[in-house]
Amino acid sequence: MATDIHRKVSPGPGETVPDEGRAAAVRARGLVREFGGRRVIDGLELTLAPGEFVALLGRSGCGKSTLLRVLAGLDREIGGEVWVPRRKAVAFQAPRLMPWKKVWRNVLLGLPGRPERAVAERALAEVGLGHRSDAWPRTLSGGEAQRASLARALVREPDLLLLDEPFGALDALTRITAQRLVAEVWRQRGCAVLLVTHDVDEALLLADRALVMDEGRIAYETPIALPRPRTPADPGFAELRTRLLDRLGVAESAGDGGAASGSEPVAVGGAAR
Ligand SMILES: Nc1ncnc2c1ncn2[C@@H]1O[C@H](COP(=O)(O)OP(=O)(O)OP(=O)(O)O)[C@@H](O)[C@H]1O
Repeated sequence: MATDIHRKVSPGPGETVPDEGRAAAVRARGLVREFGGRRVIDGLELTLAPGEFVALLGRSGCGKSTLLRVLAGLDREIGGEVWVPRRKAVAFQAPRLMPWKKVWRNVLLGLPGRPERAVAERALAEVGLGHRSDAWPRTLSGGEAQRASLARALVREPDLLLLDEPFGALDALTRITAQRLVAEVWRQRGCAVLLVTHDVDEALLLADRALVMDEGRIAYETPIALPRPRTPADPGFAELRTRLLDRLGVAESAGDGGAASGSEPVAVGGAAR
């Protein structure tokens, strides 16, 4: 990964990026975001290492999507400082495909220059959607549309991939396939990933580290030092799940075995990196 491509989300005139910003895939210091005088993000500190996969958990409304939007550069009304790579991409829970453009044109949407169709085809093949390149978005299944959305993120060759509950609307089986796909893309590409999810098991299956956001800050974090590929049956998995659910203020029901988060006991994560 290039390390000299970071910039502030809200650069001031004549400002330069400090060395500490260059060494990370995300660096936020004292980040603040207010809506109508209410601080949704309140002095947040966050660092992601290049190539690190981090899951961001937290109660509904705690500010996860707001943070992601700031890191994506979609919201610049902030206080404090943020450095992110120039090459970053975001995929949301709703795939947000333009219905009047074929899938491959959607993938290239917003890319600078006049990228060739082959660029879209390569990304679509990477997500297993090469055969739907010429399709209209309305003919895609939910899982296919989500993969098209991921392809649209990947053509940006991101050093930082921001995922806002990308699997939230998928059925359990499609979700597992999509999780495996993201794990594989991350392994192959080596980009940093910040994944917003409500699903504790998903965080534990995929990430190097889990963060819990509360009161506008990162209130808790834990490394997930489990070998890949992972399953919920792995030693240490249940203990981490209990700890995270506890931090989220969710009681785990007896004999739950992961049902609280809807994941199935299958391996996710591909080979170890
Ligand atoms: N544009 C906005 N104007 C006013 N308030 C906003 C705006 N965007 C977000 N908020 C508020 O900020 C808070 C955090 O919202 P955000 O969407 O970041 O939460 P979240 O943690 O992603 O929630 P969820 O898990 O339910 O998706 C909420 O109270 C929300 O109402």
